[in-house]
Amino acid sequence: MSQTPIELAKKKAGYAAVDEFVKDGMVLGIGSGSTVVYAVKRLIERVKNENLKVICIPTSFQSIQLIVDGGLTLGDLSRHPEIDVDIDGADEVDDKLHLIKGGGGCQVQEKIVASVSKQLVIIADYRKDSKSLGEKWKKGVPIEVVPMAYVPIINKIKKMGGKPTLRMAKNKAGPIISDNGNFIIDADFGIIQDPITLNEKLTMMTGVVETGLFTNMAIKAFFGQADGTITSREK
Ligand SMILES: O=C(CO)[C@H](O)[C@H](O)COP(=O)(O)O
Repeated sequence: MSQTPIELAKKKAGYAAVDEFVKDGMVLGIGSGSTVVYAVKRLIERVKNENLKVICIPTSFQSIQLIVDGGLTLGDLSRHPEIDVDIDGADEVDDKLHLIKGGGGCQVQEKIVASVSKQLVIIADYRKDSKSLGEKWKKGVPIEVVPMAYVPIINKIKKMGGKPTLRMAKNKAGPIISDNGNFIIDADFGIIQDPITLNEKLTMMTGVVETGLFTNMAIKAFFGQADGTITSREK
């Protein structure tokens, strides 16, 4: 069966990032989400074909499963506190390479891994490429919060002019529980002109664990296109 244009775009971006950035002996961050699945597929191929020795640091439970099921070497930040290249997806990428992440609810571990990576490389399909954050991704900024603090935080976000909603589970009654045992609030701020300041304001709130605004972290983004070509943006 032939791939849909979106799946083809994700695959092309994932393969391009692994081919350009992964080298023998590296410690790699392995992001989360559906696009990362393609990057891991390519990584498995290259590890087998070229006998590469790489260590993979996960960013979520999904990512642990991808690494282990693919027969790759699983590492952790205790043994490998510095990462050479982190390859991850995004929900939106603006013209300065600021990101919204966390559509899959993994932004806390993803940001920790990105923060200790020499290079954060983003892989995405053409729907995620925009000028300003909030232009294409309409579900809001994912914000992970300690459960007991969710109502006060929702009220504070409303006072800031945001439209927050508690992310609910699909096949379980009640809210989604993150890999870290927390709740996730999705807060719509419309078009975000200044993601750096917004991120600072949100992370200052007691009870906020981390936001899905990744500012000044990515060095390059690959965007797979519907026709199978790739565009990219870099710092
Ligand atoms: O940040 C993420 C998960 O927390 C993902 O990287 C982001 O949601 C993109 O996912 P996908 O590749 O499935 O579109």
